[in-house]
Amino acid sequence: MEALGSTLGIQVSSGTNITRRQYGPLTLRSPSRSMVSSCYIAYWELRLERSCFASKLALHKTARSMTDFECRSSIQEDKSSVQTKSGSGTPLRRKKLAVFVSGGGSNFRAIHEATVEGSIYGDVTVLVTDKPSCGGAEYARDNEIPVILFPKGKSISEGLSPDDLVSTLRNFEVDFILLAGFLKLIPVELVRAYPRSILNIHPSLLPAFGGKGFYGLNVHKAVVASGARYSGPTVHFVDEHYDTGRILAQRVVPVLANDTAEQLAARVLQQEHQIYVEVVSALCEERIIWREDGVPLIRRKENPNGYY
Ligand SMILES: Nc1nc2c(c(=O)[nH]1)N[C@@H](CN(C=O)c1ccc(C(=O)N[C@@H](CCC(=O)O)C(=O)O)cc1)CN2
Ligand SMILES: NCC(=O)N[C@@H]1O[C@H](COP(=O)([O-])[O-])[C@@H](O)[C@H]1O
Repeated sequence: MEALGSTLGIQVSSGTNITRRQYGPLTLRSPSRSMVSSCYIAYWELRLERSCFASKLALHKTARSMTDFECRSSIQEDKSSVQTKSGSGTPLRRKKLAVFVSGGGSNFRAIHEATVEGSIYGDVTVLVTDKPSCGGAEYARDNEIPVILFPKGKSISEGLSPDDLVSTLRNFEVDFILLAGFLKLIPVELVRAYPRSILNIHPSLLPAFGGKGFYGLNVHKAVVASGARYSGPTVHFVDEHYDTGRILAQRVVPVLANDTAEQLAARVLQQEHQIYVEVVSALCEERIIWREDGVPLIRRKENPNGYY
């Protein structure tokens, strides 16, 4: 039942042809999806028996829909597997996404809505949070997306350990992990298990105003206080430190002379919702390429020879 996501990367050196290199094992699929989902739910309930009743209750609520969801998504996959082709013309597999949140979840909602209306060729199959009552977790439950608690905290006894989190995401057959306002450090076990497959959105133009302590309104307060004339969101790959992973995309937003941190935050957040959907769309369509010097680029959909 173990399934490993495929991670496709294309190594390019400037001016030469792009060669396609696959450096992740292909997804192994069991013969029957319903067998997978029933085994998986049985496995998951077994694990939850030993932990808090509340999260089991939450999972029971979604377990039913998960079976339906599993059938629906397999039909969706059959119907849509020929919808999009990769650069080399081979049919793309619809990607499975895990989203990590700690707060209101507006970026999560923008991404989920984009998967439903079709601009992202993927599905949010699981939500991970350290705050089970946050807005993002509530939205997930309302949309029958399973919610996983991570990390184990002093108050959250039923949270998963890093190794349990990795195996749980493997069981959900997750291809990519999207951090969207998640406020805890992603452990090295997860970073290593999902190479070049974890993205984060940060509300400043990294490397400025990033690192430990730079989250939420703290970032915008620091930007306004610095006198910077521009700010904006950054989408970057995640490594084992806060905000030091490879930058993939940015957008510039003006900082006005009389801006409060809240006004700047709102202006940046509007751009976050757009840039994150654009980047995740490219990720799911395998349009991310890696320059020889390790800088990731996005291949334009309308012009395969254009990058940004
Ligand atoms: N391994 C990584 N983990 C995470 C990254 C990352 O780049 N690599 N990004 C962050 C998101 N983030 C900025 O984009 C960020 C989030 C939180 C903090 C921070 O200082 N957190 C506080 C705790 C806050 C709380 O629990 O309320 C802290 O660690 O003291 C900095 C940057 C997500 N994870
Ligand atoms: N350093 C991490 C960080 O500050 N992330 C920021 O938290 C907010 C979450 O909003 P949301 O929950 O509405 O998506 C977003 O502005 C995101 O950039």
